[in-house]
Amino acid sequence: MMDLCDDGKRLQPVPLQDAALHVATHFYGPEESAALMHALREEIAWRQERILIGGRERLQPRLSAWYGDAGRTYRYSGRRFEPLPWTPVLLRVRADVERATGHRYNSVLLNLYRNENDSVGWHSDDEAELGSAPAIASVSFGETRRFRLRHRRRKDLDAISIPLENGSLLLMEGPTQSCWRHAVPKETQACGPRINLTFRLILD
Ligand SMILES: O=C(O)CCC(=O)C(=O)O
Ligand SMILES: [Fe+2]
Repeated sequence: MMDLCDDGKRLQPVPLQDAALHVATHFYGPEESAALMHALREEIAWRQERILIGGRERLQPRLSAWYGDAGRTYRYSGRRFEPLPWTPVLLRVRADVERATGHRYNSVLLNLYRNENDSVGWHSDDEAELGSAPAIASVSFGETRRFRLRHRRRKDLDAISIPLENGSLLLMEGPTQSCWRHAVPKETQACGPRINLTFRLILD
């Protein structure tokens, strides 16, 4: 029987070949999401990082921050990031996400998309320190943005688009990173800010 109480709080499967995806569209309700978004905007040490793309230094088209257990260094786009220590808000969201996903996480990458011109290009979260089939839990607040997925080899499969709403939780597991790339493209319509947190487990 359909659960009439399920208003998007629980993870539901998203059918996709060579992937394991679940989404809870309203993991957090609107009031809680607004409070968490506000706290994160204020408390996180947001930076616009310089990264190397094809040997050339560029500014990332978004703000970001890296928090986690001490010593869990993360390498990304030719740079090394040392994590900042967990804040109470991040620990609270991590506890909620660990309970809902059944996985543990020791670090979180945060992105702040200031408006429609901020984006993240096509990539997989396939850094060696995440292991071969990482579980990555992604929480979004603020403006709904399109999370695009494109298969790395199967050109016959269409790209898909998952709108990640305020308060949503997306869980990517299994072959998702080894078989698919993802991106959050710029939007043509003006839009407000969005914060995304991706919880990860950096292995020894
Ligand atoms: O903002 C998002 O939804 C995705 C961010 C992302 O792919 C990443 O941080 O690796
Ligand atoms: Fe990613």
